[in-house]
Amino acid sequence: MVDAGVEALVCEPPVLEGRTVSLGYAAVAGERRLHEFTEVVELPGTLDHVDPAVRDGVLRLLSLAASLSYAKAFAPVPVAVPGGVTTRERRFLVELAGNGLGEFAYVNDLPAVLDTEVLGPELPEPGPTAGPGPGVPERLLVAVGGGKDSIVSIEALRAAGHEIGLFSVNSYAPIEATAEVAGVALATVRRRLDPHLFELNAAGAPNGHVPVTAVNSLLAVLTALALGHDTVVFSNEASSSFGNVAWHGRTINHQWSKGLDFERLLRDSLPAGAPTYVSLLRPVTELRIARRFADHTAYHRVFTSCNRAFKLRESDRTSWCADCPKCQFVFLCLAPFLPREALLDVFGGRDMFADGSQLTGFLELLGTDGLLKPFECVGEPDECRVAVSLLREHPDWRDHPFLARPELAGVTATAAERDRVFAFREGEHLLPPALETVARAV
Ligand SMILES: CC(=O)N[C@H]1[C@@H](OP(=O)(O)OP(=O)(O)OC[C@H]2O[C@@H](n3ccc(=O)[nH]c3=O)[C@H](O)[C@@H]2O)O[C@H](CO)[C@@H](O)[C@@H]1O[C@H](C)C(=O)N[C@@H](C)C(=O)N[C@@H](CCC(=O)O)C(=O)O
Ligand SMILES: Nc1ncnc2c1ncn2[C@@H]1O[C@H](COP(=O)(O)OP(=O)(O)OP(=O)(O)O)[C@@H](O)[C@H]1O
Repeated sequence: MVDAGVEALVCEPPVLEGRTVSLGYAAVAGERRLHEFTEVVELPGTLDHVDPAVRDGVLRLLSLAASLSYAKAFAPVPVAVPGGVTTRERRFLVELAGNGLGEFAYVNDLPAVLDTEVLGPELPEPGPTAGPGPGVPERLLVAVGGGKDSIVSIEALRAAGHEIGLFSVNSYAPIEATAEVAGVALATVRRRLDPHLFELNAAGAPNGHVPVTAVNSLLAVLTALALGHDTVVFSNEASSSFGNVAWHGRTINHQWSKGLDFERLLRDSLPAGAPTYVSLLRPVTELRIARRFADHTAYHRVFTSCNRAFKLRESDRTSWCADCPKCQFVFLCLAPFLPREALLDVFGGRDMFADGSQLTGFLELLGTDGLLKPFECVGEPDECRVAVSLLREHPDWRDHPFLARPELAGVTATAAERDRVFAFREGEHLLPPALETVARAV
């Protein structure tokens, strides 16, 4: 069993040596260090030329964000930063832990995690934050997840004539293949969690989801600094800001660090001089993204949205499993925009609508009978209902027995509901004008 006596997870100052960042943590009881961890990050370029105030400010945020992987193993515990934190840093971590660990808290029934404390002396603020940035992006670093969303961003930015580079955390086949099809250089950060964490997990430590996009975002900001990009572009969509379930006075959202609140929080926390951080697809829904992605046929054979393709251990990875909420969602949302054969090609010839064991999953996505929206990167029930209504008019799908099932009898969408799902969300984004124009074309 894992020690029950851990009183805090101590976050050490991050150490930068060449291109390597070491993030140190210790689980402590009083003066005793019961467990020590070092997470190691290899950057694709050096930070030697970067203003130390900016570089250190971003490294400190990274070390706070990454601490949650280890803190969760002893939850609920405070995170202690003996060297001190600024008000902004404290707020960053309190918000990130309280919301980004929401699913973990819910699944493990540990509501105290929602109020994780950050201990440590108060440091003076070093200066203003990066805020909205200069507004005219010139060299963009596009984070690639291997799925449809980042591909839509790559192609939209390219069509608008922007200069882009690509970025990934660790190497995955769909990400590398995406970069190859795009014909754009990919800068990769290597991130290695401390293996002792996995030993603790195997021994029964509390485990669950972490706000991984927060860590990926900070790694992208560091990479942009190293390689001279002024803007970091993520492809987080409107739907990611909506949660799964209300619990202990909070909305628990699997995708919290993909949402608009996190985007705002990070921009308000990054030091002035850091690259601008934006999410290009923020004002559009997953269904609108899927409609655009259907046009990018060159990528249809290489992309994978199924999260099982992105496990840390290579031997655990599969491509499309055709048996999870993400596969169900992408199958449903691409179907209205592709010929049947083209969709089945993506899924290795499998027709998920014909597989009766997937029905409950589809009904969860549709929000029927108060079923819980799955803890996965999936869109809103409204989008799924619009997808079903479009399938009822699609020549390749309208006669499919799936649509005739009694459980789907009432599933439809009015013209107004369709318009709402495909509408550009005015004002619900943080894009500078040049990128807002790009997003409108998606
Ligand atoms: C690939 C995946 O979906 N993993 C989730 C899964 O973990 P699993 O054990 O099946 O595999 P691994 O990812 O290889 O993780 C091994 C252990 O390591 C822990 N861990 C991993 C990354 C990290 O930063 N810190 C960690 O402590 C992890 O807990 C495992 O014990 O189930 C886990 C529990 O629910 C999930 O936390 C794993 O999710 C990964 C962190 C992950 O990268 N997931 C993304 C595909 C993902 O879910 N993205 C969200 C964005 C959510 C956000 O707010 O950022 C999305 O697309 O919606
Ligand atoms: N390993 C990674 N490295 C860098 N960025 C990533 C990584 N995984 C995800 N991202 C970023 O986070 C965003 C959200 O991830 P998500 O998995 O939802 O998107 P996706 O892979 O582009 O598309 P899909 O929704 O089809 O999976 C991505 O669009 C990308 O910007």
